[in-house]
Amino acid sequence: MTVHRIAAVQMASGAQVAANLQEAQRLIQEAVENGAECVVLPENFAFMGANDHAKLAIQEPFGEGMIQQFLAQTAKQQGIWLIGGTIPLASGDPHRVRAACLAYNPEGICVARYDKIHLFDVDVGSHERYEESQTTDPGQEITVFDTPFGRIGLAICYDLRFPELFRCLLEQGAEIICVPSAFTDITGRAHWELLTRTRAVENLSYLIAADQGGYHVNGRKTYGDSLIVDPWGHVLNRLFQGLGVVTADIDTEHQAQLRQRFPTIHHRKILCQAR
Ligand SMILES: O=C(O)CNC(=O)[C@H](CS)NC(=O)CCC(=O)C(=O)O
Repeated sequence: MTVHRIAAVQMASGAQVAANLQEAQRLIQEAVENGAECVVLPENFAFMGANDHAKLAIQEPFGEGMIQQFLAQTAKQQGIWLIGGTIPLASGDPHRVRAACLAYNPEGICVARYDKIHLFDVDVGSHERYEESQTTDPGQEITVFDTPFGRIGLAICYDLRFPELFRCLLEQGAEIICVPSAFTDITGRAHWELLTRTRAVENLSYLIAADQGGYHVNGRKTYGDSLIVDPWGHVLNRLFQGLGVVTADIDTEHQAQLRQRFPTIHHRKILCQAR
């Protein structure tokens, strides 16, 4: 069997961890009822507080804490692969956390961890400035891991703007790239579909983007439009705003044939060395 159903969950997370986990639980259940074998949660699914520093209070050591327990238990109870958006993990620096994406197998074992590498330090408009690096310590390593339905690479939100990261994931054999996100409304309108479809096409990969999509207690609005893109750049399914689940069937046999028939990823030349 080369066809597998994957789901992206869209949320509008708030400042109550327990309430966010309950909502995530409900949406994961809905995805499983729709036949999903793998579910991807958005960035910051368990917590979006009143300001950037608030997450420091709910950070967990890697391998301990209620959010990681929730992810492990849910993966096991539902018998699914669960890609846990991002959660704040302790970094060793008391003022900064790692924005970590943890992946669990159907036994509830954490099999992969990716810490967001590119941090969102930008001016989005006159009233919207982000300085993620003030409260987040950047990751240093790319992450890929194997599942029965293909090799998964991980990237997070602002990482979408850095094609060299995705090339590294491709080099490491990625076939499906999961991108938990919390895109801003302004930049999402301008670039979200463009970036997600481009990263899929240029790497002939499936791309599963689970986004935050609603209003948050910090007064911000996130873009939403969680979507699943196939290696030809076709959007298989999407959800523009609000809470919900996006499912689609991925077919790695079809992908392997496409990569042979239309071999752009084999026609690459090394034109400059990475810094
Ligand atoms: O806004 C929040 O509170 C939650 N957002 C996040 O946690 C992160 C870091 S601030 N957002 C992004 O990376 C947006 C990237 C983006 O929007 C782009 O690249 O255009």
